[in-house]
Amino acid sequence: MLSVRNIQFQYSPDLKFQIPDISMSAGDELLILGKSGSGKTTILNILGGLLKPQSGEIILNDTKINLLKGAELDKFRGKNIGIVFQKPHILAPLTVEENLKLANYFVGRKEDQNLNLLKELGILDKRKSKVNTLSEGEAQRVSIARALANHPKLILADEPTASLDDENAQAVIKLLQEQAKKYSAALIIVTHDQRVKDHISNHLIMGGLS
Ligand SMILES: Nc1ncnc2c1ncn2[C@@H]1O[C@H](COP(=O)(O)OP(=O)(O)OP(=O)(O)O)[C@@H](O)[C@H]1O
Repeated sequence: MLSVRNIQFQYSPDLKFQIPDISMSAGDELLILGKSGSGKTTILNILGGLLKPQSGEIILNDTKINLLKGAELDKFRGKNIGIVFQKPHILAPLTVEENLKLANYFVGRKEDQNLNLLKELGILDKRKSKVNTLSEGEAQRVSIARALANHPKLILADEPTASLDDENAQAVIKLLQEQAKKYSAALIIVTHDQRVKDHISNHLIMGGLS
């Protein structure tokens, strides 16, 4: 379902990363751990098609993501990959509901499950609220809802628990796991938060620079 092989990536000749091969099936979960600066966000961006590796391949359900570009890549990503960014990428002046509709609109999807999703994430009562009026935890759940709005086959989450207390950190991991299971998506979380280790058994440690 997801196969990542022989990836070579460098920002510059003295900033090269060792990217491990990854193989995942639908419903699998993977935690990528590593200290600050080891390249966790970098690998996540490569997997999400936001950064192009110099060589190697990333195959998601028979599509070689590394060969796509421009509008084709944007559309494929919008439909198949849900990214929960470290800092929420949601449009603050829009309402919660409008943010989700926009995600649907970009890939030509009929919005049929948005209210359900907001309910499952515990923010249905905030659907008419502008995102810039929400608490940090609520905004983060909107960011998760937005990433899941098109029922992606691959969910990538960058430090989703970074600014959360223990209770909320656990709740967010559980939400991501439940949503991934529901849609048979592969779930990859990158973090330096050791608390997440107890909830996902499959780990990969980023070795940092090569
Ligand atoms: N666009 C870029 N150009 C050049 N260097 C970059 C770029 N983006 C990141 N880097 C460098 O690459 C290294 C890895 O960055 P990255 O954000 O992937 O690390 P990380 O493991 O996610 O760190 P953190 O846990 O602190 O978020 C860092 O040294 C960073 O300064």
